[in-house]
Amino acid sequence: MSMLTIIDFGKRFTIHHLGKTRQAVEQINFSLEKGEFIGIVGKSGSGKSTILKSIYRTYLPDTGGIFYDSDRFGRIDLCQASERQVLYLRKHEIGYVSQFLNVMPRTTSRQLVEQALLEMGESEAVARQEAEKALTHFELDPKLWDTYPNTFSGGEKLRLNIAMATVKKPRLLLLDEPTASLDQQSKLKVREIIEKLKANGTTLVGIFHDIEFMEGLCDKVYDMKERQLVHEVISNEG
Ligand SMILES: Nc1ncnc2c1ncn2[C@@H]1O[C@H](COP(=O)(O)OP(=O)(O)OP(=O)(O)O)[C@@H](O)[C@H]1O
Repeated sequence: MSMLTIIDFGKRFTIHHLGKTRQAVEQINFSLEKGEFIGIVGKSGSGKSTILKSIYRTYLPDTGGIFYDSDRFGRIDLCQASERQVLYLRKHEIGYVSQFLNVMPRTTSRQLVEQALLEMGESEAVARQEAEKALTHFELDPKLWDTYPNTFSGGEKLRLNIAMATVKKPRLLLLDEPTASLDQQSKLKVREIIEKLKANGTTLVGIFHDIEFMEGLCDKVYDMKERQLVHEVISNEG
């Protein structure tokens, strides 16, 4: 059975002050097996983030279904899942990394990574040890571990975001331009962790502008055109 199957998914937004609606994406269909990595490319505003945010249920889809094979709930339609189920899945099974850090205020970067592990039921000792490993791996300067991330640079925020999401070893990881503000060395670190997660069975959907970064990493790459996903642009199959 596939890990994620998206069938005829569509999302419209209402622009209240104009009294209009805008179809952001329509008739999206794709499916991923466990451990597969699908990349999505396409021009700005074509609807890539809308797809990812709908899988994560930041947006509630209007049409179609997003079927996820959950460890806890079995096959579940993320369009229909309850808030309680969505919260559980975000804590335990589905990770999301974007360029933006949206976290609890007055919490240090070390506490944020530890918190991600404690939520999953890890002990304090394990959480502390694993958090340090993750922060070290993504080369967040130890001087920043016990400070609040609101003053971090774009790249530092992104590396913390990636550490928080990947330390949980999620079953499904959604990456919304996770390399956007990173230098070459940090990009390689992200690549390394993606390869490790993939080898351990994590299923991934990622948006990238950097086609070079995707090469050899994604199993399929789809191009987003006119609100729909079209032809595969790179494939490692065969
Ligand atoms: N919350 C929202 N309310 C209204 N319109 C939205 C909302 N989110 C996205 N849109 C619109 O939906 C369309 C698709 O946006 P989306 O962010 O998915 O594009 P994208 O391909 O990810 O773009 P980018 O590469 O620039 O991040 C755009 O026209 C955008 O303005």
